[in-house]
Amino acid sequence: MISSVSSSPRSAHRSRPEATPYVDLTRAEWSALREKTPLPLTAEEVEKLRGLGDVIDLDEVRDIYLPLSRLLNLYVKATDGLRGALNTFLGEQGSQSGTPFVIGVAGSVAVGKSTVARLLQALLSRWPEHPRVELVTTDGFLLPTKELQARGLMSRKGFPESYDRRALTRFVADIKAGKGEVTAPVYSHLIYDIVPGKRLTVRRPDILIVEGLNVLQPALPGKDGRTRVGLADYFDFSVYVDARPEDIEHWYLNRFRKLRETAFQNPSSYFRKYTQVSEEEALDYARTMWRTINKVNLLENVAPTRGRATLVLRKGPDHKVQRLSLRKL
Ligand SMILES: Nc1ncnc2c1ncn2[C@@H]1O[C@H](COP(=O)(O)OP(=O)(O)O)[C@@H](O)[C@H]1O
Ligand SMILES: CC(C)(COP(=O)(O)O)[C@@H](O)C(=O)NCCC(=O)O
Repeated sequence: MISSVSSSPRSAHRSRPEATPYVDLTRAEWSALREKTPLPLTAEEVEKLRGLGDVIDLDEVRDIYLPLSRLLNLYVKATDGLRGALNTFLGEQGSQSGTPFVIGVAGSVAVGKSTVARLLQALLSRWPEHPRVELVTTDGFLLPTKELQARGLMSRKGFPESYDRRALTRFVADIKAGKGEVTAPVYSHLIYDIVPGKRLTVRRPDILIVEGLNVLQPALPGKDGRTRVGLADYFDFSVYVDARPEDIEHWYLNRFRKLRETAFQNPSSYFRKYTQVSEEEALDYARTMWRTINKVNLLENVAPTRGRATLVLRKGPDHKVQRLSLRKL
């Protein structure tokens, strides 16, 4: 049975459980919804997903991400209907067409945000109502290394203050406003910096997925103390990818170990020095990065935004989603 309330052990009113804006579902309850999902995956599509280069268990795709793509498809259509109602109300004064549906994907470094976002992009683009799905990561809005150094922020990379948050919000606002071509800077994990002169261009997608650590952060108040419009105000739906910090640390170290054998070997790689030392030494460095930067950011800035998401995916140690909380109010 799907429970729509969670009981509070602290509550004095045992018979009156505390209301929550979320409906909590187990993996089994969620995956049962798959039966109602049209568009099962074809063999060809399964091959295409494999070609994305991620380690994705196909049962996981069928049980978790396929029903999610169906839910999102329903949201896109319902949101279109609402916009139609607004256009009717406003008449010529403010009516707008072709507004993309914007999805935010949040969570810690190494929790699997990029994998979830790429999977959603592939699954959502199969629907005839929204074939053009663009994915952008917020790392393009990190301040360049020179600027981070000047501000003493090199060991705060990924913290909210290490981004040009205004430019990021403006970028999404412009896409949402239906601008024909919107560009963003590009970050390279190879050089660990913004690539000088390189831009990516987004052209009127049906759906925009914005993936990053801090996408659910509330906006900072303006200098006059007034509330500003923040990035998350442009989201039509958001997903928070959640897991135990100990599991995420394990995934972070595993990814570092794999990258040391592959991408770090490139002579231009910022991390090439870790291919020249023993694996143990390299992993000690990665562990320090995790404990002093990424874990601190997770606990101080990222996890506190979980309660703002429309959907929370809670992963177990094997990356499989065990529980889901979907906002119903
Ligand atoms: N569903 C999954 N199954 C197996 N491994 C996964 C899954 N999702 C992510 N991973 C692995 O976990 C690590 C972190 O995932 P990634 O998507 O790069 O995280 P993020 O974008 O949050 O930093 C990577 O090594 C990735 O291959
Ligand atoms: C580039 C990142 C800040 C993540 O950026 P995001 O796309 O989430 O904005 C992160 O992956 C990173 O490099 N953190 C710095 C510490 C480290 O190298 O682990």
